[in-house]
Amino acid sequence: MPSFSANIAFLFADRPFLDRIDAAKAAGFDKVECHFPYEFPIPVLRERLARAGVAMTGLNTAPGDVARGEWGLAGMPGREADFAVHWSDALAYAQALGTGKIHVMAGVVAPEARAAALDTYVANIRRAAREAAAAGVTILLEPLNVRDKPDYLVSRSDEIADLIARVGEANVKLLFDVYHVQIMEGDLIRRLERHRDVIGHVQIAAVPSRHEPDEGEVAYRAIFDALEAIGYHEPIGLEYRPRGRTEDGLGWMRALGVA
Ligand SMILES: O=C(O)[C@@H](O)C(=O)CO
Ligand SMILES: [Mg+2]
Repeated sequence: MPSFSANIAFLFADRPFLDRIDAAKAAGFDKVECHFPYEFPIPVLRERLARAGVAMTGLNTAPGDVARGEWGLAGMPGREADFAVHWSDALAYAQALGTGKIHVMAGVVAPEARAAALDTYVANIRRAAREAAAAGVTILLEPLNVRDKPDYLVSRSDEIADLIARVGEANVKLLFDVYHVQIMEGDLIRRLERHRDVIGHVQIAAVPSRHEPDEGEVAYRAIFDALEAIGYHEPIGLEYRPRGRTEDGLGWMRALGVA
């Protein structure tokens, strides 16, 4: 039976961020993941998680200046110093909160600048991975679909797998977000099988709506079976935008036989 972590960037989003931790627990989740926790001091987060009895299993490096179109800095030539600050913040939060996985955000880059950006990305990830290893943390690299994030540096799982080989550090893994992979590449079950050794986390949502995973073009019951078959037993991240109140939409779990 698969287990799940509630991504509180999207789930329970009708209430303040810290209250989403309690809401997740009340709905039956003892693991949450998030995108950007940085507006909250570490002691506040630690206290809220401990009080709720919830573990924070994953977080992202900061996005940078979102208003200017930034979405991560790891693959931005010339921004190495800013990335280093984002990275050390992420690692500090992860270590203090007991979070084992950090998604390192690549960045939005014009097509003609991609080759240089990928060199920067690989160098930044390699450096970060060595520090992460000493802290027992896994780095996740996630391809984002170009419909939602045009010009994101990495948009395909196959390319991420090649980049992971290029980085050459064992604690750098693929974040296989089924929503993005279906939009960009499809052939989901074969791709899960092919990338099984480098998959470090999985997230799900319906395609194309990004709502609860009980509608649209992906047969999630078959995806759960495929994950079981490849030996993926970590919590699956619920990173969907609920159709209404999160609690009212959780019936998909029973319908798909995972509750
Ligand atoms: O799929 C996503 O968008 C997220 O997993 C994320 O980390 C931010 O882009
Ligand atoms: Mg995702």
